[in-house]
Formats: sequence, structure tokens, C-alpha cells
Amino acid sequence: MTSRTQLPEWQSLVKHAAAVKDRPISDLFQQDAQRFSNFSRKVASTLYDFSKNNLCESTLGQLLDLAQAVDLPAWRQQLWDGAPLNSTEKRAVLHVALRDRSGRAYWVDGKNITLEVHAQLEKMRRFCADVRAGQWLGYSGKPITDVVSIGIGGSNLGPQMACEALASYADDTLKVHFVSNVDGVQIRRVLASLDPERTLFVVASKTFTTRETMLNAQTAKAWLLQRACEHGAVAKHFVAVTSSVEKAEAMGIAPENCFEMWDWVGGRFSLWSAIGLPVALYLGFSYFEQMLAGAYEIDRHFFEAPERDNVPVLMALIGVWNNTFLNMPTQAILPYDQALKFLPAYLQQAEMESNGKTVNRRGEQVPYTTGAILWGQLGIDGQHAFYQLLHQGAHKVAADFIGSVTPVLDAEGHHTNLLANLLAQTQALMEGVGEPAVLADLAARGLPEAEQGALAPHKVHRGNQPTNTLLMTKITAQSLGGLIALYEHKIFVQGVIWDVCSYDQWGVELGKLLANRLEPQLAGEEPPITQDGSTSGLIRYVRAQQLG
Ligand SMILES: O=P(O)(O)OC[C@H]1O[C@](O)(CO)[C@@H](O)[C@@H]1O
Repeated sequence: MTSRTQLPEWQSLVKHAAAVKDRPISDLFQQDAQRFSNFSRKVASTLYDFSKNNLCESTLGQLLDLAQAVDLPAWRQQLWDGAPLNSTEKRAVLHVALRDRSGRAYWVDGKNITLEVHAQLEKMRRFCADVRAGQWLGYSGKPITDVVSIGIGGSNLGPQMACEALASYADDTLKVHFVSNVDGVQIRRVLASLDPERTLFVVASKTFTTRETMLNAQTAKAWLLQRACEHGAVAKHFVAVTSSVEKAEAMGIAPENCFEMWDWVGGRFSLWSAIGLPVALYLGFSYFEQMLAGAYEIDRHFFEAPERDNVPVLMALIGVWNNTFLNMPTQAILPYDQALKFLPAYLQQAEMESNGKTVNRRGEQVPYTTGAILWGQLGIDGQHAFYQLLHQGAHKVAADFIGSVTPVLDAEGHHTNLLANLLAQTQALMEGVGEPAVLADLAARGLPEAEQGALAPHKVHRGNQPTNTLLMTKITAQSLGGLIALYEHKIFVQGVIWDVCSYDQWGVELGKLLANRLEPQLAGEEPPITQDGSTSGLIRYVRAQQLG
């Protein structure tokens, strides 16, 4: 198979990048009065403006040619058909089946999984209705008021992000809490405010082996049983979401309280499965369904729209252009909407666990940069923290600015100010301010001439940094579902372009293995084994300090 760098389409992009890398993005607007409409697309209720990138018609054409050269349409069809795209684990990648509203049958190993998906959705619907209606009773006959979701990574980030994003739509029926950290402080603090008679725990773990989640679940169980000596209390207060029902049963969770997920759903793409149960409990099942519907709308677009108008394809190609060809390896996610507070953390796992790889599908080292270093936080807070580096630091950073036209909740003038900040930052990052303009401004302000030259370099903003703006009409369950699906498909397309296997995560295993080995040594249950001097020294130090 031809490696990516041998493709003529790849090589012409390398040449093109060398020729245009320093061209001012703002000049491109002067050359094309229609640039905003030529370089933006609307899908569902989201506008994607990519005009503030160092990208012209020729760039876009060449990126689209590369997508054809790597057989993107065929890969997309394989995803849709349930091919084992997670090749190192020989698994299909079918999160799209979880939200397909058409009734289409998806097949895995000769089994129609659509039937299983619908059965689990129906189980979730009934369970949520019971709990929310106060018909699901705790061990002492009282209805549930609080749900504690225990999970980590993909079994936590999605539901937590979605609950936060849609909190303005929640009624007072249930409160939801999330515990992911194995640091006992988190679970202790959550439990301190709860009444065991009215608390429901959702233990979410695809494998049901993740040490952090298992420890937190055991602590929660001990807390419940300390107060409820009642036989059978666990069955009334614990449910599990897992692909390993027998392991959940071994923890004492009744099989009828287990919601199933499957090998063909990756943890970081599992929000659409019963992993989304906390969202459905918190808001009501209909909101969860709206999220599924929003994601499905984007799936249709991704599978049907021509590449040139296909928003996730464009998002992916522009990301590859900035990262691999223009040498900007970081990607900031900057939401201007309080609701999207946890989006950067969610996308960090989705993207970095998927495309943070340097061997191709055949196990060969690739000679180009792949998955971006993704980071970010609420943009408005970031402005008063790290934006200094964006404007004047040593690194060029590509950024996605995400906002909504209409707020779900507002206070007089706040949303307009928020949006003005979003737009101002993308403008400042593109246009910057050069030294002549700074000097003219200082002169106009009457600064003595002798001081102008000294101050001017400190006030120069380099500009010419690429940004994308994603503007949602309003954050709703549907538009949130759509937004997440856009990024999921972007990740898929980038994996195809970079030729990496986006759906495994072998890189997280070594740390887990070593932690399991070190834990008994730290606890003093096993003598320190011979290992690197630093680790042994640190273990001895901790032990000595703890023993006083
Ligand atoms: O749902 P589980 O099996 O507890 O795994 C949690 C998370 O751990 C990881 O395997 C990484 O450590 C993620 O991929 C996954 O989302």
C-alpha cells in the first residue's frame, strides 16, 4: 500500500504549504468579497465558519483531492456497514447504530444489533420514568432524589458534559452527581451531602475492571450498607452500565439492574448508549432521545453530503492542514457558552485517545504529525488566563470558537457581551496589530516620542492565527447531540487521512499495569521490587513519611 507521504496529493499539499504558510489570512478577505459565504457551511442549526484560516480555493481543492486519494468515501461506507475498523481489537465501530432513528438493521457477527439497541433504550425509558415518578423506591420505601454516577473516562466525561450543558432544562425531580477520581476526597464530599435512603448509584464501566471505578463503587456500597443493614438494599440503590454483566453481578448488582453496552461501542463514543443514563435520569428520557436525534441528523449529513459541503469532513481536513502541513500541533477548544464548560475535557479524550498515535494501520512509524494536542476551557475565562500566549506567545495555535446565537438563559446584556468577545478574539487572532499601527496609536495618545519605540514591541500582536467559529442557534439537547457528532466524525476522517487506527487505546495500558504493580508496594503489602531508582526512592520516601 502506498504510504500517505508518497501520494501526489500529499506531496502537492506539502509544496503548497511551503508556498503559502506566511500569507496573511486577512489579505484573503480582500481578494474575495464573498469569502465568508464561500468558506462557511450550515448544517442543522450550526453554522461552521472556516473563513479565518490560511486557506484558499486551491488549498481546499487539494485537501478534498487528498480525501479522495485516501479513499475516504469507501472508509465512510465501511464505518456505516459495521466493518471491524477497530482492527487491532477486531471490533466494529458502531456508535452510529445507537442513534439511528430509521430502524435500519446493523449487523455484527451475524446478529442484528438494532434489536438489542432498542431493547436497552426501552429499558432505560421505563427505568427513568419509574425513578423520576417516585415509583422506584429505596430500601426504606422512599423515592430517589439523588443520582450518583460513578465512572471514569468515556464512562464519565460524556454524561457529565451533557448534564452540565443541558442543566438549564432540568426540573427539580432529581439531582445528579459525578464521581470519577479515585482520590477519596471526591466521593467523601459527594456522599456527605446525601441521604442513603434516597440515593441511586449508577456504576458505569464498560469493562467493569477499571480500578478507580471499582474502588469508588465499593466505597459507595460500604457507605450504603453502613446505614442500611437491610438485606437487598444494594438491589434498590445500585444499577450498572457495562458490557460485563457477570462482573457487575459479582459486585452484588442485580442482573435486572444492569444496562448493557457492547464491544462495538468505544468508551469515548458511548454517551449514546446506556452510559447516557445519568442524562436521561436528570432531564427525562425525552431529552436523551432529542440528543440521539440531533446526532442522527449529523450522521445523515456525514454519510450523504458531498465532501465539499460536508461539515465534519471540512473540519477534519482543515485540522489536518493546520496541524500536519502548517505545523501547528495544538488545537484549542474555546466555548463561549457556560453550558459547554466540560466540552474541552470531553473532546480531549475523544480526539487524543483516538488519534494520539504514531504508527499507521500496518504498524509502521509515520513521518508526519498526527492527532493534535487538544486543550481549552471556557473562552471568556481563558481570555484572562492563557490568551496572552495566544496573541503574543511563541506558539501558533489553531482554535475552535464555539458559541450560540440565542442563550437558553440570559441576564440583560450578558449574551451580547459574550458573543462580542468571541468575535473580537477571532478578529484579533487573525488581524493582530503591527508595529506601525502601534506607534501611530501611541503617538495619538501623546506618549513622548522617546518612549514610543521602547513600548511598541510589547504591544504588537502577531495575528495571522487560524480560527474556526461554530455558532449554534441555541443549545438544546438536539443541537448538543449534533455538535458532538460533528466532532466524532471529524475524528474519524482525520484518522483515515493520517492512516491511524482511531478506535483502540493501547497507550493507556502501561500506566494502569504499573500502577497495579506499585500499589501493594506503596501499601507495604509487598517489598519494593528492583526498579528505577527514582520510583523506588519515591516509594521509600512515601512509606517513611507515612510511618512517621
Ligand atoms: O468504562 P471503563 O471500562 O471503566 O473504561 C473507562 C475508560 O478507560 C479507558 O479505557 C482509558 O483508560 C477509556 O478508553 C475508557 O473510556
